[in-house]
Amino acid sequence: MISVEEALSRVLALAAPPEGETVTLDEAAGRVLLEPAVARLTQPPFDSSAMDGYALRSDDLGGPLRIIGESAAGHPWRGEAAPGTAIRIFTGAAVPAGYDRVIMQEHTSRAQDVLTVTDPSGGPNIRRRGGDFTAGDTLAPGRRLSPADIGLLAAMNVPEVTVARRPRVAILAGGDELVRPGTPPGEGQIISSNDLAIAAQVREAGGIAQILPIARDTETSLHEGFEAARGADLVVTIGGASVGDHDLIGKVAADLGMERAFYKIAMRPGKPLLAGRLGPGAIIGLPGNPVSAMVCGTLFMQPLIRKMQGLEDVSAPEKARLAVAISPEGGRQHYLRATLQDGPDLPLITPFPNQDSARLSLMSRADALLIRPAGDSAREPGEIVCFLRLPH
Ligand SMILES: Nc1nc2c(c(=O)[nH]1)N[C@H]1C(S)=C(S)[C@@H](COP(=O)(O)OP(=O)(O)OC[C@H]3O[C@@H](n4cnc5c(N)ncnc54)[C@H](O)[C@@H]3O)O[C@H]1N2
Ligand code: MOO
Repeated sequence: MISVEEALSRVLALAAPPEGETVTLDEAAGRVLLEPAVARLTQPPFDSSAMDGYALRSDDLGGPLRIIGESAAGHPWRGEAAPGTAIRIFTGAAVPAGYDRVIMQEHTSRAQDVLTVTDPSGGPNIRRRGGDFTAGDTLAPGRRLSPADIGLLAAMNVPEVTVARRPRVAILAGGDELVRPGTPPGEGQIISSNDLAIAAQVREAGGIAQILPIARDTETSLHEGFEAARGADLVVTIGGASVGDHDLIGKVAADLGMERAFYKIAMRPGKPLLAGRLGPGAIIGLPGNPVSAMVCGTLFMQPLIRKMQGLEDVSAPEKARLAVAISPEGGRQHYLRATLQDGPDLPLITPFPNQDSARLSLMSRADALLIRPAGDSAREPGEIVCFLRLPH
């Protein structure tokens, strides 16, 4: 069995280079920018007022001032800033050359066209031309576009961007016991939860998830499932990965020409993970136990989907202090479902006493996966351990 680290590097090697597509800004949020976006203008394009009030010259602060004009957003004033004068000005309006200060109106008194400054404290209240960005400035590629990025790109007058095409991920759950949520299960049947959870992880990582009809435990049914997955960048199977008589994924995928990257890793949960190349795309075979499937989804599938979009941001483990004692570890690297609390220096981490890889209720409550190396010795409360934060 290979290590988790080795398995991850083999999984990431399955990613083809990202393909670009052009989208308008209203479709670009959450997408990964592939080419630099270049500002087409300078922002602000002119010195602009940060307040509603009066623009004047600092030299004239002491005396009464004659109000000779008005500058509003979209309606600049075109006169000259003569000594002893001020103009009425509004937030966002151009500050005419010569005036170097805007006094907010609450700090003035006005009688007809005569202005007196009652409180000269406070800054100039002028946003300088180019204070935000300058024409030619770039937003660098290799980032997932946030709502703030979309606003920035719009302000840069960039209406379209080149982003990575979202990987298409076909999800094939298999098992004679599985029925869809909402169906009353018959004897021996359970609800198929994994394909929906894994589809949600696919979308979280930026992929397009296609949930295929549930395959039955026959080679014919699995062949039909793989046929339906044709054209996907990644096929994710769930279940049927272990050694039982009905665990057929490895065989069927091999019959279809899968080039195996590995099968089985020294990890708990998730030992029977399978990965490889299948035609032009990739395949990951997740174990059927619901928690095992999700942990492998977090550790391997999501990083692969991100890499397919040009992101290599494998999440880094953080440090916490144990809140409880834990017993010695077995021969596989263990990812324990755990909760986090605030601690005096580091967070405090408490693994659930029961780590059964079928318990979705605990996975749903978990804040983190506590990482224990294979063969780790018993640990006492207060000792420092590593964990991966789970998204909430
Ligand atoms: N003799 C051995 N038995 C098992 C071993 C082993 O090494 N030797 N490994 C165990 C481990 S570890 C895991 S993990 C599981 C993985 O088994 P499979 O990938 O073959 O999964 P299944 O047998 O198909 O299902 C396991 C379990 O999960 C339920 N399941 C499956 N699909 C779904 C779904 N879409 N939604 C909800 N639940 C699902 C299924 O009903 C089973 O209860 O093998 C161990 N056995
Ligand atoms: O590895 Mo299994 O995934 O322990 O439940």
